[in-house]
Amino acid sequence: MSANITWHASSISKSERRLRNGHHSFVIWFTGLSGSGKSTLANAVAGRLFDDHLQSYVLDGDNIRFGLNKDLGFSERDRKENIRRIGEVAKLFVDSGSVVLTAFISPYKEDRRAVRELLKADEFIEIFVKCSIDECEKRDPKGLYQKARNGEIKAFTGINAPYEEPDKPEMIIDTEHFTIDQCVNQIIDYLKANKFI
Ligand SMILES: Nc1ncnc2c1ncn2[C@@H]1O[C@H](COP(=O)(O)OS(=O)(=O)O)[C@@H](OP(=O)(O)O)[C@H]1O
Ligand SMILES: Nc1ncnc2c1ncn2[C@@H]1O[C@H](COP(=O)(O)OP(=O)(O)O)[C@@H](O)[C@H]1O
Repeated sequence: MSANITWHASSISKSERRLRNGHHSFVIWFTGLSGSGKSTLANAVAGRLFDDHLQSYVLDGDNIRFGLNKDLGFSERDRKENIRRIGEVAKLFVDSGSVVLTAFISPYKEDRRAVRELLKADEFIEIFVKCSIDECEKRDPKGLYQKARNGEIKAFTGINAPYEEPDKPEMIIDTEHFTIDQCVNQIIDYLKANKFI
């Protein structure tokens, strides 16, 4: 922690921003293997929220690694730092009154729990995007499983790096047995039923 720093309270509060936007602000945290459908679902849900005039923003693993986190690789240490920073960014978005949808593998339980603890109970929804490694490998949208099998990627999640499934996520979305539309509807229904939107 740096020395000689002081916290400045914002002149506009989170509740004032929520009131102006006309909706709650919170994080929808998608976690799952590469190719499980995190980005697809985050973007599709964001599209539905946009159509309903809600302020929302998607933070996506690949994109964030082009900028903010371009100094990080895929060692355990770097993945942890990746998720720590995204947790802090997500919290800022919540403070700004937005719904933030994150699409990171976030393989470690401990890191996801740390993000949960940054936020209030009604500000964090963890969604486990469930899909078997076989199906993810069959989809292989970026050809990365093939590369990992060929030994071109050393620590690839699910092949030779761990993925820890959540014990008690708010939602489990099974992308192997439901279509994209069905999955999006399940998420929107959950948000409505629990008064998030
Ligand atoms: N070694 C290795 N393991 C897993 N994934 C890899 C790796 N190298 C590159 N990629 C690509 O990076 C995306 C995952 O980045 P994340 O920031 O979500 O990963 S993590 O949460 O820090 O584990 C991941 O994107 P998704 O497929 O969208 O999950 C891959 O495209
Ligand atoms: N029910 C589903 N939900 C999400 N994606 C699905 C589903 N069924 C098939 N897919 C396909 O699986 C792939 C998932 O890729 P992507 O969203 O990039 O995954 P991730 O972000 O987890 O790496 C896409 O090609 C998508 O069209």
